[in-house]
Amino acid sequence: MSAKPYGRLLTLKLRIAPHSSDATSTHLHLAPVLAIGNNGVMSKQQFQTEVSQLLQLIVHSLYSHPEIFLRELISNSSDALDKLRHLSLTDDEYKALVGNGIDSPRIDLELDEANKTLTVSDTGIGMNEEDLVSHLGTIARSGTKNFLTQLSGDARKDSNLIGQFGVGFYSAFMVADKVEVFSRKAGDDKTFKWTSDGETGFDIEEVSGANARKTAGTTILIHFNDEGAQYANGWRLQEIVRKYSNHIAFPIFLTYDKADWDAEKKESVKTRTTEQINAASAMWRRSKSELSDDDYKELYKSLTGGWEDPLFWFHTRAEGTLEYTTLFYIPAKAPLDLYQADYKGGVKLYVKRVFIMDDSKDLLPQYLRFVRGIIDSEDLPLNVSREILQQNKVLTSIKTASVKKILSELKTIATNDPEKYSRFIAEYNRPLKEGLYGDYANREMLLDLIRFKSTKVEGLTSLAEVKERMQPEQKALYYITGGSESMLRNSPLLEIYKKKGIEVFILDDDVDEIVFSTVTSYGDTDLKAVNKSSTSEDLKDDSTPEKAEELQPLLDKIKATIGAAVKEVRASSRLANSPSVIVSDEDEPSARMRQMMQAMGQKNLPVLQPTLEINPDHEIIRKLLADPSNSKVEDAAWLLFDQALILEGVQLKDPATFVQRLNRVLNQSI
Ligand SMILES: Nc1ncnc2c1ncn2[C@@H]1O[C@H](COP(=O)(O)OP(=O)(O)OP(=O)(O)O)[C@@H](O)[C@H]1O
Repeated sequence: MSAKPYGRLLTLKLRIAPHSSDATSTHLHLAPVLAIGNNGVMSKQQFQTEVSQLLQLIVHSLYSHPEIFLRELISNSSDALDKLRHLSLTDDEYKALVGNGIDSPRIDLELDEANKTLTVSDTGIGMNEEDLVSHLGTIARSGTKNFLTQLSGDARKDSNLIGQFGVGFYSAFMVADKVEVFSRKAGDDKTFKWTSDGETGFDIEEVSGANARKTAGTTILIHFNDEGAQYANGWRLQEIVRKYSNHIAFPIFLTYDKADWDAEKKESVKTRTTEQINAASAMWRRSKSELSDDDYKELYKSLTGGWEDPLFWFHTRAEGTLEYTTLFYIPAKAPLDLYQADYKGGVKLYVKRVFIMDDSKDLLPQYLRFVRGIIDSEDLPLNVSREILQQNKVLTSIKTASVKKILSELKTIATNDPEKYSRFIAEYNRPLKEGLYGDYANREMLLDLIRFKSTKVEGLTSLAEVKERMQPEQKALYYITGGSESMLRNSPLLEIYKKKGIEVFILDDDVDEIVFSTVTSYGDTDLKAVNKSSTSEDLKDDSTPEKAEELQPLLDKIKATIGAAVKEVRASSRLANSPSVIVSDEDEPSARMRQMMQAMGQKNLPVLQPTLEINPDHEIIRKLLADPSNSKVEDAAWLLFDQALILEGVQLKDPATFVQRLNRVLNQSI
């Protein structure tokens, strides 16, 4: 299969995600002690409008799962630890700071039951004053902004939507009436404090002495509100951490007043205790048999920050020339921002359990950007850089094998569990189609996985099924593109196929024409667009040459009337009920596609010059043949052409003249 030439004309507007993060990883520590003091100038700042909006939503609509605040803060800490670990492995400046400004990687929860406060501390990358303003005062991701505009005010629906996003840091305001963030950026010696009540704005000041952090990292001090008071409880916190953050790769310690039964005193005594409360295991490195569905679901939730279960997952351990583990999840719902340029999702790369980066572009092809999960390799160097990764043979092999694995697992599900597969297709059919455009190696597999509307079935069908249903004399598989479903279903181009009982795929997705113009066969069967001029060759019968000859003088007249607006006027073998239709050449975009390309700002498009086909059996044409007087042919020629353009979804250049002509002909016939 080869790409057809007009692919070159198209700037494919399928989104290309950029790559989110700076790379990431971790380093070493102990929780800082805090007391409040102020030695700097306090600056008062307003939240960006979107932040205020998000806060409103969080506080007023998200009561169903307030406990997730802890998962969100722990996940931010884990990211911050990942980032610092990566820098301290790859950057000499940071390497030198280990033990001297950078502490061992850990997350500490410290509970003060009496004062109803909780601190969440990490020894991660930390934030300076500027970072605090931009990270905790604005929302940079346009996906989140876009999401906010979709909010309906229906609390239930909105909280489902936001569940796909993860509410992040701001979720702390579900349970707090005041949040203080103390942070020191790795490599800096200043600690800044960010304070907010989650209403309109925040204060920032530099702090020193007992308030300053001894090492890099961030401490978040939560003052629980009435709603949050239930979390000022050591057991409850342990329960939440085990539920959501058990498999975070770093140890999480809880310091609290542990109640133990004192047998001697015959009473319960409280002792200030610090203990590790998560497994901190890289769960994906354990064998499948040791893991329950709940383990997989829990890891998924902590990876993605949502609370919906995944649709399914594939866990593989490869041994042999290359050793690696992959754990891929398919989210139940396609993220709302999947088609946004700043979509942040994808797969995380680990090397020997150490986080390296989360850059889906280098780990999986773009069209699989909805896949979440982990690739953990034994063979890559720990200090591998993004640039090296792009050309790294080990990673290329892992990537190739992973794509094959994901696609073949999907195929198994399609065969064994069609109901589940249809839920997958409802969300991800379109990204799979994007794959046809770039992933030539897996094209046949993708063609098997994609589902299509067709003229013969309700719902969706597969290429294999349509191939099964081919008519004995049918020469190829056919599809129609370039408009809405109802427009395509009623297109004159389908008339002959309906008459002959040939099934045609209805491709009404806006990417379809671009993508399928590059796909010319499925297995050993040709795949053809019905609006291409050559396709009608398949439909010709014995009477076609005769009819064409009879029609020729009329065709010449029509061509002479319309002139350069059409490339050619010829007898059609694809029409049954309509008098005319326009088609384009193999290497040209259809008239409607051309209009879309123009709307996208595509420059230097060749002039539209379709071929006009005339139905020799249509009554209008028979009458014109019987009385080919010039005055009638002129109006008829234009009306035949204009109506064909309209049915193709093309806007007429000169609708006023079209209407005048129509009225003239109407007038003559009344
Ligand atoms: N503990 C932390 N250490 C360092 N930076 C942090 C910490 N917590 C938050 N940040 C910074 O603040 C930013 C905003 O955090 P927030 O939780 O709102 O969103 P996010 O983590 O980027 O996205 P999401 O939660 O939707 O996945 C983070 O991207 C990070 O740069």
